[in-house]
Amino acid sequence: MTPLPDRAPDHLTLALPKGRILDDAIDLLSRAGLPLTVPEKSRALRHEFPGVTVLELRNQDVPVYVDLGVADAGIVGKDVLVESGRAVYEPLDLRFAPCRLSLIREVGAVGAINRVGTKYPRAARAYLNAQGVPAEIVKLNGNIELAALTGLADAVIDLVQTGGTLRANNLEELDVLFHSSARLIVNRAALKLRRDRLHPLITRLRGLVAEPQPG
Ligand SMILES: Nc1ncnc2c1ncn2[C@@H]1O[C@H](COP(=O)(O)OP(=O)(O)OP(=O)(O)O)[C@@H](O)[C@H]1O
Ligand SMILES: O=P(O)(O)OC[C@H]1O[C@H](OP(=O)(O)OP(=O)(O)O)[C@H](O)[C@@H]1O
Repeated sequence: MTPLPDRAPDHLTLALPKGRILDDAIDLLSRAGLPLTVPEKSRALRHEFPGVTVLELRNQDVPVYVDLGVADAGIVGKDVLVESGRAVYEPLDLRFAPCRLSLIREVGAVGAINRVGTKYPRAARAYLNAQGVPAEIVKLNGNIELAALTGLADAVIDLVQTGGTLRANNLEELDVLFHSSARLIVNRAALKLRRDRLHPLITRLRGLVAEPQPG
C-alpha cells in the first residue's frame, strides 16, 4: 500500500468532485460537524478550513486520490467508483445524486448492437460480456446520447435520472446496469491513522443519511 504523506493525524484531507455533487457534499459534511463552506468561485483547487483540507477534483480522480492516500476520504458517485476499479473502503451510501446507468437506444431502433458509446467503458464491457453481446465500445466524454442519435453508435450506456434527456431526444431505456448514488469512500490506512477524526465523522454521516429526508 502506498504510504500516506506526512500530515498531522488530526488533520483531514477530503477529495470532493466539482460539478453537481460538490454543494450537496459540502452541505452534508457541514451538517456532520465539519467546518466547511462552499468554496468561493475561483481558480483555487485546494481549500483550507480549520483542521480540514478540501481538494476539488474531477469525479474520476476522487477514487484515485483516496486509494493512493493523498486524500483520507472522499465523496463520489457509485457509477464513477465502479468504473474506477479502485478497491477503496466504501462505508456509506449518502443517498443523494441518485441515478442509474442504463443501456439506451433510439425509440424503435432494430438490428444488432455492434457499437456502443459510453463514458463507462469498464462497466459497459462487463455488462455486454455478461449479455453475450460482442459489441465494440467507443469511449466518449459528454452528451453521450448524441452517439445513438447520429449513428456513431447503435446504442449508448449512460446515466438516467428524470428521463428528461431520453424524452427530449426520442430515446428509450432498454436495460438498467445498476443504480448509483453518492458514496463516502475512505482510505484504509487513514481509517487507522486518523480514526479519531474518521470514525466520528462516519457515525454522524450514518445518522444523517438514516434520518427521513425532508418533504
Ligand atoms: N442527471 C443526473 N442526476 C443525478 N445525478 C447525476 C446525474 N448525472 C450525473 N449524476 C451523478 O453525479 C455525478 C457527477 O455528475 P456531474 O454531472 O457533476 O459530472 P460530469 O460533469 O458528468 O463529470 P466529469 O466532467 O467530471 O467527467 C455522476 O458521477 C453521477 O453519480
Ligand atoms: O435523466 P436526466 O434527468 O435527463 O439526466 C440524465 C443526463 O444527465 C447527465 O448528463 P449531464 O447533464 O451531466 O451532461 P454530460 O452528458 O455532459 O455529462 C447524463 O449523462 C444524462 O445525459
